[in-house]
Amino acid sequence: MSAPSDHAASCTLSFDALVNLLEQIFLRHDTSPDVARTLALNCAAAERDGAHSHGVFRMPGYVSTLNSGWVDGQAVPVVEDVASGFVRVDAGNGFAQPALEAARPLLVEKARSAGIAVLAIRNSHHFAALWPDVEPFAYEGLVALSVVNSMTCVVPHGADRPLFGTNPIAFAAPRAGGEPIVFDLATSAIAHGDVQIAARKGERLPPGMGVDSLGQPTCDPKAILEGGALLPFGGHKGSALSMMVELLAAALTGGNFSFEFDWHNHPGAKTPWTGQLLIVIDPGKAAGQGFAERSQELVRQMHSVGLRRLPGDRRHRERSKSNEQGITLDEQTLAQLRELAGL
Ligand SMILES: NC(=O)C1=CN([C@@H]2O[C@H](COP(=O)(O)OP(=O)(O)OC[C@H]3O[C@@H](n4cnc5c(N)ncnc54)[C@H](OP(=O)(O)O)[C@@H]3O)[C@@H](O)[C@H]2O)C=CC1
Ligand SMILES: O=C(O)C1=NCCCC1
Repeated sequence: MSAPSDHAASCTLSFDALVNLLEQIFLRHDTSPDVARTLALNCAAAERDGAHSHGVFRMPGYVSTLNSGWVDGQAVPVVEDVASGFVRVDAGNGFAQPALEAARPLLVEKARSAGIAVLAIRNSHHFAALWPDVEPFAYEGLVALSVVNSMTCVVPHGADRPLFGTNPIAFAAPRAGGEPIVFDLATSAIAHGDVQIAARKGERLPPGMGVDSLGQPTCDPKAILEGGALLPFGGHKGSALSMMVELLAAALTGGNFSFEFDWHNHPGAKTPWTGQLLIVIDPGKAAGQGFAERSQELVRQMHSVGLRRLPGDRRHRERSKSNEQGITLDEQTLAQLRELAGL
């Protein structure tokens, strides 16, 4: 499925209507009601916020990976209260978001009582944007940081073959008098989803995103997808962050490293079967009484030196627009979604 284009005939639907449609798709493809609701809300939120690489474009992938049996849509996450500041979840080969939802109340309770709490999710599939996982904590006055590792497709800086995943990092912090400060970025130069979208649209990529099957730099997304690989963002710096994500999301959680499973031959979409780590901090427990005001002061100073766009500003603009005018989808995309829902 493609991101809405300016040229194709389009239609709009409300957030709730999109959630209901996506929920029907998940229910039709062997997920439990809780899992269907959680994933539908997540995917619709990405589409609403213009995060197209992880919005409805992903639905055929969710369906094929469920149909193939690679991921268990009925999995019931097992939450373990392991220490005063530590929660562990075995996602049981299910998606990561229901595992986070199952652990969320305990995680927040621990973060509020101990000042900091860590959530380690293993045996999970994260196929989505990461900001929906952290943003809600900031709305509750908490600071949250999360990392997820994915499947091997990124060449570490200085190496000649792929090893890391696109390994995103997302951060959220409360801000007085404004939306929370949230960023969410792949540690690769470009997300794998955006390479797929560019390939479908027949677009070239900017230089520095990836290499072809011979390890030569290429701007052709198909050459990256067909035997090539991505590069980390920022050379050795993004590479070091990606390495950190492997350690935190896999080694620390008990999940797989990105390279520890072979996704090439399985019949569904490439969902990762890896791990996720979240760190949640109650800033009220630190010296930071007034943390949200300090966040706002930082933003004010950034604006005063000429900054026009904060991370998250574009998403919030898209969100407001979608809330006012509805979510725009190509008619073809809507027809595909309805077909997946059996309508
Ligand atoms: N589940 C998984 O395994 C994976 C998921 N992903 C997801 O892919 C998505 C896309 O990642 P990626 O392509 O790296 O994201 P982008 O490069 O588009 O954006 C990264 C961050 O930078 C902000 N930003 C972008 N441009 C600017 C600018 N000019 N000035 C200020 N801030 C800016 C964005 O805010 P804004 O959103 O407002 O534009 C966002 O918070 C993420 O949601 C990520 O979680 C990626 C890899 C793996
Ligand atoms: O866009 C990406 O990169 C990924 N998204 C979800 C699954 C793993 C990689």
